[in-house]
Amino acid sequence: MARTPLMAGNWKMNLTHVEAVALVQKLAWTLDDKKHDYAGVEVVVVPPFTDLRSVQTLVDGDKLKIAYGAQDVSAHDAGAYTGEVSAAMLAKLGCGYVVTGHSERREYHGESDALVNTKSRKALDAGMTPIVCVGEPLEVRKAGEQVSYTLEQVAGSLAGFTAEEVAGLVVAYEPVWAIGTGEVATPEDAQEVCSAIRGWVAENLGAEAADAVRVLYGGSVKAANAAAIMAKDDVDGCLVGGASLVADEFAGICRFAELPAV
Ligand SMILES: O=C[C@H](O)COP(=O)(O)O
Repeated sequence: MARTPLMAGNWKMNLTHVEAVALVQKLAWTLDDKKHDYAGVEVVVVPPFTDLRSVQTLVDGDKLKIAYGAQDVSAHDAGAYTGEVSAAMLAKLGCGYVVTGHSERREYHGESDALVNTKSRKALDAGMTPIVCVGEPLEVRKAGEQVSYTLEQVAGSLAGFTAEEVAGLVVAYEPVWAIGTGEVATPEDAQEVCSAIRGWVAENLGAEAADAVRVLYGGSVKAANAAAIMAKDDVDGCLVGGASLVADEFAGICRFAELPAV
């Protein structure tokens, strides 16, 4: 089964709603200006909550071929949870995706696999696609235990999901030591863990789900290194941080198919 490549730009805590409109507008023009049809690639931006309504208005108004999503979601449906944002609120804003379990939330907010599982379930039940983040810290990589560590996160974060549900969601492998460091994983490193994630799905949920689930790589992806990573069989796209804040760079990543996989 051919999986549609997915390039998602996680803006993290950057850009006001005014700056967000400018970036999405420039991204749309940049993607289209060479008349290169990027229909074959799903392009998603993941802005801060405060920017979502403005991005929705622009995307809907100009009928842009750009989807958008949120960087987190509450584990609750509604009520006395100060500062949180519910899945229903995000769905109402037209979010197609929700990033769950990003390593920065696991680290700074103590998010466990169980909490990531609950949040991913809330997103799915509200009709949005979770992008479930997993990945090992440097000390685990140095010990050569990245596969077992990451698969443990996958098992905990996807607990209770049916084969059909997993087939429709996204898992993002983001080695923590590659995030924001400029030290991108080698395509072989990415392939090793992304194929192990697909193998786990096959073993636990069947071949159909394994063939359908999209597995992304994230961690210092740039236009210069995207094609080599995307050339790997089990990498279906990228979750991009810093480079997604620059329209030309992120557009270059989305157009990876036109770049040499050196
Ligand atoms: O969500 C994105 C990842 O954390 C990667 O961020 P980065 O591209 O800035 O390394």
